[in-house]
Amino acid sequence: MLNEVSVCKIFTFDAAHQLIGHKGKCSNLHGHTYKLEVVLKGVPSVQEGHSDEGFVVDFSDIKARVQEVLIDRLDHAFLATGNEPVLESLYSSGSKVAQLSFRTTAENLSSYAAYELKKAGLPLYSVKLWETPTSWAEVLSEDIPIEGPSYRLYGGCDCE
Ligand SMILES: Nc1nc2c(c(=O)[nH]1)N=C([C@H](O)[C@H](O)COP(=O)(O)OP(=O)(O)OP(=O)(O)O)CN2
Ligand SMILES: [Zn+2]
Repeated sequence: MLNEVSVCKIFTFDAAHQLIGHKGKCSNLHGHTYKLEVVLKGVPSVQEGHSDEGFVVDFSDIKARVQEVLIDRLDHAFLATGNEPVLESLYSSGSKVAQLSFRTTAENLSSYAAYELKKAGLPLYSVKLWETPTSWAEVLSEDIPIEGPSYRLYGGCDCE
């Protein structure tokens, strides 16, 4: 039997956010150059003579898909929970806002990224999101429930 192999493609995007209620400096509106490591896992193709022979997924196809599913939405956007005072003026001035509706921590953003990539049909193994050069959060695909990540949605109900 052929063995599985992991492949990784790395992306960066720039975005702003604000952690309302944070005890420190992250309660201010600020930005990051996020780094996203997308790891896919599978058995390399054995289609003889095919463009994809020996590939789990062509790196260029991973790039196009992740760009479409995630990066285009998040890059140069304000990552919004929904409770930020600045939101109204961003909307009225036509600034780019990604209305995520969860607290935009590295943990929640990595879970969101993993869920979206799984939904897009990629054979996802894990996602690691670097928020700063010294801080990251990682989530394994197998830990994302079918119904979606378990973060609290802003405006939603915490009750069961
Ligand atoms: N567990 C988490 N803690 C913090 C998060 C987070 O998403 N998850 N986010 C923040 C801030 O948004 C921001 O990223 C600050 O992080 P921090 O690592 O403290 O940033 P620094 O610029 O101080 O990084 P250094 O490399 O240590 O200079 C806060 N906490
Ligand atoms: Zn931050």
